[in-house]
Amino acid sequence: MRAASGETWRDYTRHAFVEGLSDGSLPNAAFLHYLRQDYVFLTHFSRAWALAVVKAETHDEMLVASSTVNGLIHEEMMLHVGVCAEAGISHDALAATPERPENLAYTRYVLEAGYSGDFLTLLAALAPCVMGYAEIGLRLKQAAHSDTYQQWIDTYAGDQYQSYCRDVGAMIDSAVTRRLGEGYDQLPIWQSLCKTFRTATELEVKFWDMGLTP
Ligand SMILES: Cc1ncc(C[n+]2csc(CCO)c2C)c(N)n1
Repeated sequence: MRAASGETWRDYTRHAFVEGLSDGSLPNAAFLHYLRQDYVFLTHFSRAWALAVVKAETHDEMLVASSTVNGLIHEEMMLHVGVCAEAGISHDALAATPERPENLAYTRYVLEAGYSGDFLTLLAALAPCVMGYAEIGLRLKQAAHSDTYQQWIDTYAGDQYQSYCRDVGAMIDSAVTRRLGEGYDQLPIWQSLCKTFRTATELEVKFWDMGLTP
């Protein structure tokens, strides 16, 4: 799916916002604005992963999807609450953040994939977010020449997140072969799944663009 998304994947993982996290040149106001929008984003993303629990067919699929819901609500969102609190933004203020249209477009696109589509369509819409941040985190860990955004980088480069991503990847692989068989990439549905993945990747690019304009 990543190979089929072409240049879009690079636009996402090498975005100017990401390079600003890497060299520390990203203004703090842009980072806090991004975190506030991301808190709202994660609220909807938790709902989308909860839909994955509903649409799962095996215990393993349910385990991965429900752990994600748990991790999102108990860890990733709380990380945003903590960083914002240190910057003087209360939890109430964070929750009241007005949602930017780019944010709304992305999350509702993913939720719509979950409401109308099957499990694989939903996973194709969810995958760029999970995998992209793992790739970005790892690259920045090796390349970063500033520690300004070290905590953010460490979260996604850390063993816990990297190993979680491997579990999601293995679950997606087996979900695909379970439903479509070994020759999955010869089927028309595969093109449609790749298109969903690519659109979600484009929406990640727009999310970074939005992050640069507080
Ligand atoms: C815009 C945006 N895209 C991706 C992530 C990363 N992310 C979102 S949900 C999740 C856990 C599993 O799906 C992770 C790592 C983010 N925070 N914000």
